[in-house]
Amino acid sequence: MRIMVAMSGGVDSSVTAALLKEQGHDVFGATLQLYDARGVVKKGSCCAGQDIRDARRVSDQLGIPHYVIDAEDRFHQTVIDRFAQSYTRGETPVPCIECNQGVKFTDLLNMARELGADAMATGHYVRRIEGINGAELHRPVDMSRDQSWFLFATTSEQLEFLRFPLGEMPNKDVVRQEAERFGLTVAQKSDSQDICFVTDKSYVQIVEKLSPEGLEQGDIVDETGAVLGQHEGIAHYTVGQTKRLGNLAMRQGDKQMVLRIDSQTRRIVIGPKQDAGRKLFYLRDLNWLIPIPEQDMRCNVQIRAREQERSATIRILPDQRVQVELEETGNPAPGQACVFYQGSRVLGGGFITLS
Ligand SMILES: Nc1ncnc2c1ncn2[C@@H]1O[C@H](COP(=O)(O)OP(=O)(O)OP(=O)(O)O)[C@@H](O)[C@H]1O
Repeated sequence: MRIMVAMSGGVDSSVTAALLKEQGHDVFGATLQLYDARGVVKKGSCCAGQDIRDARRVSDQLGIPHYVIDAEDRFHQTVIDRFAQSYTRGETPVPCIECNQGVKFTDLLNMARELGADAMATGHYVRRIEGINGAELHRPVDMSRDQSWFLFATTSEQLEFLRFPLGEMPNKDVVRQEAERFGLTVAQKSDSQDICFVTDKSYVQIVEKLSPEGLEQGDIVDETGAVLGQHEGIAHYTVGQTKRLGNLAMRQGDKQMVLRIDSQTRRIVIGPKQDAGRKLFYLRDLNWLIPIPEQDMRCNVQIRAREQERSATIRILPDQRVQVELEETGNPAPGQACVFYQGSRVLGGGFITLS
């Protein structure tokens, strides 16, 4: 099989390429240059110079062709701009989902087809299992590396074309041992961080530059609308957050939490943590990896990147909106993903809205 490997210059995608080559496939590599030359992203971040050189060196070691694709503009428009804008809507974005879906699984995948590939492989930790009705997306063997939540928006059509060999790996130590076995120069390279283009602090600089409204002062209010204090911008807050509330963190003996963010009025609504939480919320931009259910569907859902699954009912409303009803209250945050699971299998998911 002719397979294009999406190579980030890290150990995971390098081992992916080496394993597929060893299995006898006709492998070639491709790296997206995502580095932003316009200065909003920290220098030396993901997929800039060194990572591209690493991917090239690994390809040379394996004796496979390697292409570099300039995706800077596309990455900026579909990932970084949207990331900044969604903070100003009072949401908490997940840029990796948009990057996977738009840049990696649309642009790169199209390029793979153009270059005559039969499949595209990545170093993501998920499993693709051939089911009776086509390819299924599953959590990986190594749950500590699970990336299925970040890949829920992968369409069935894309999934048919994708391969994720590392989904079967028992743990990262084994992946590094494989890298050593192949003599790859990146065997001990450190893991990439959560969001490749920001650190905890630098996201504020991005919002400041691209969507400064997110950093304008506003009121902190209680549920009755009474003004309790001021904040330095809604971009600093997420629904469910207890930090950054200063002397409002405790009121009348109760720990306080962000209940809602109103981007129109720039108000942050807080209230006692123990009474907070909700069972009902809605989803936009759904992706289904099964036929759309005609009746209420009971399944497990995961509503944050690193959170346990919880039981829920998914309901398609008469106006076609999708409602999720959690069995026990949770703190769904607008902009985050709600992914549906049955056992290890991803059934679909969408982005959270509260109304
Ligand atoms: N710039 C890029 N160009 C091509 N493919 C990429 C790029 N960045 C990431 N990928 C692909 O997406 C996969 C998952 O990316 P992620 O950022 O989660 O990296 P990772 O798990 O640290 O993997 P790696 O060790 O390969 O960097 C990578 O293994 C690779 O296949």
